[in-house]
Amino acid sequence: MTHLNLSTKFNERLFDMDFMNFGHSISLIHHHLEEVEDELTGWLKQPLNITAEEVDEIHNLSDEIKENADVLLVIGIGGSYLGAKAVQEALAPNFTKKENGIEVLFVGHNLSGSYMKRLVESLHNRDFYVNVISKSGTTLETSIAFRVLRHYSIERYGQNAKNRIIVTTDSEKGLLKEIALAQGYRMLDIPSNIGGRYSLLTPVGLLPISVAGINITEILRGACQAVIDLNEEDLEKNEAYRYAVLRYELYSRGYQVELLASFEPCLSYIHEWWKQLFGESEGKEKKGLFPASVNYSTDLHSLGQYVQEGNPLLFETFLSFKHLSEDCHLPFNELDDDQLNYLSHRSFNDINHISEQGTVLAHFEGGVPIIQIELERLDAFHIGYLLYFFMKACAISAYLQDVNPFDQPGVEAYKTKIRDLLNEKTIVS
Ligand SMILES: O=P(O)(O)OC[C@H]1O[C@](O)(CO)[C@@H](O)[C@@H]1O
Repeated sequence: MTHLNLSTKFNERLFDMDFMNFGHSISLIHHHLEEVEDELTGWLKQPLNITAEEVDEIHNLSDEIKENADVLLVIGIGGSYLGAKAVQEALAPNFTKKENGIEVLFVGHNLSGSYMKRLVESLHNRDFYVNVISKSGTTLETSIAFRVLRHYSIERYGQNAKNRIIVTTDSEKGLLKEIALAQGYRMLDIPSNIGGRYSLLTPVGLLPISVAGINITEILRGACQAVIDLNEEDLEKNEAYRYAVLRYELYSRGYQVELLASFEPCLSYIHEWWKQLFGESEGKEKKGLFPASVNYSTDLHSLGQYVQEGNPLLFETFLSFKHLSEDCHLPFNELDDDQLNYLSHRSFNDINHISEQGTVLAHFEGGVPIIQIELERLDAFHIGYLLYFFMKACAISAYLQDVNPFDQPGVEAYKTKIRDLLNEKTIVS
C-alpha cells in the first residue's frame, strides 16, 4: 500500500530528465546518512527509537496539564514550535469552543511588546502551564518570554509555580537545563543528536501535540512507516529520494523558488514548518532553492497572476490529501438569484478539488513545472508520514547540493549583531 504519491507535470524544458543519472549519487548519500555518527542524524530513527516509557511520560504530563489548566503556553521559536503548531493546525478542528478543552498557545516567537503585554493580560482569569522549549537554551525570543512568564507564574502560583513549568531542552547541556535543575522544574529531553528543525517527533512536538488532543501514537506510527518505506536505496522506489532529485534537477535548470501550494487552509503551518526545514538546511554557501508557500484558493487572488505570467523563476509543489473527513454542501435555492444552482449538486470539497485541478493545468500551461504530493487521508498517521518524508527528502536534497543539512552557520551573523547592539549602553533609535 502506498501512503504518499509523487507525480509531475513538466513542460518541454524538462522532458529529457533522467532519474537514473542520479542513482549513484543517491546511493552514496543513502549510505552516508546511514553511517555518519558525528552529525545530527538522530531524527532518522527517532520514531523507532522513542520508548513506550517516554510516550507514557508525555501522555501522563499531557493529562495532568489538561486537568489543571485552561491554557498551555508553549514558549519556543523556529524548530522549537513550528512542527507542533503545524500538526495542531492540520488536525485540531477550527472554530471549536475552548470552554471544555484546553487551549495550546504558541508564544515567544517574536519580540513584540504589545503582543507580550496582551498575552499576560489574557491570562489573568485563566489557569495555565508553561512548556518552554529550546534546544540551545539561549535563544533571545524564547529566553525573554520565559523570563516574563516565569515571573508571572510565581505571581500567580507562588511556590507551586515550579510544578507548572516544564522545560524541554538538550539532554546533555545548556543554560536552560541548568536553570531547570537549579529550580526543580520537570524536564523533557531533546536528544543531543537531533537539531531543532528535525525535532518534531521528540518531546518538542509530542507534548504540545498531545495536549492539543491529537493522537501522538498515530503520528509516530505514520512516521515509523515512513522510516521503513523511505529507507529504500533504490531511487525509483523511494518517493523522498525522487522528490529530492526533482528539486535538485529543477534548481540545476535555473529555477530558484519552490512554491509549496495547498488548497486546505489548515495546512498553512505545515508550509511554515517546511520553509524553515528547507531554508535552514539548504540555504548556505550561496546555494539553495528559496522555499515559499501559497494557500490556495485564497492566494490565487493575490499571487496567482505572478505565478501564471510573472518571472519564470519558480516551480510549484502541490500538497493534497485524497480523502478529507469533513465537507459542506451547497444548499439549493429556488430563486437562483445568485446563479449558483449549477453547483448545487457539488460539495465544497468537490469544488475545491476541481479548482486545484484547474490551477495545476493553468500553471502548467503557463510554463510552471509542477510536482504533486498526494497522501491518502488528512489524519494523524499520514501527517506523521508526511513530516518524516519531508525531513528525509530535505537531508538528501541538501547533500545533493553538497551542503550540510544540519548546521545553520548564517544564523549566528544576525544573532551576533543583535547581541552587540543590545549590549551597547545607548538606546538605538
Ligand atoms: O531551540 P532553540 O535553540 O531555541 O532554537 C530555535 C531556533 O532558532 C534557530 O537556531 C535559528 O535562529 C533554529 O535553528 C532553531 O530551530
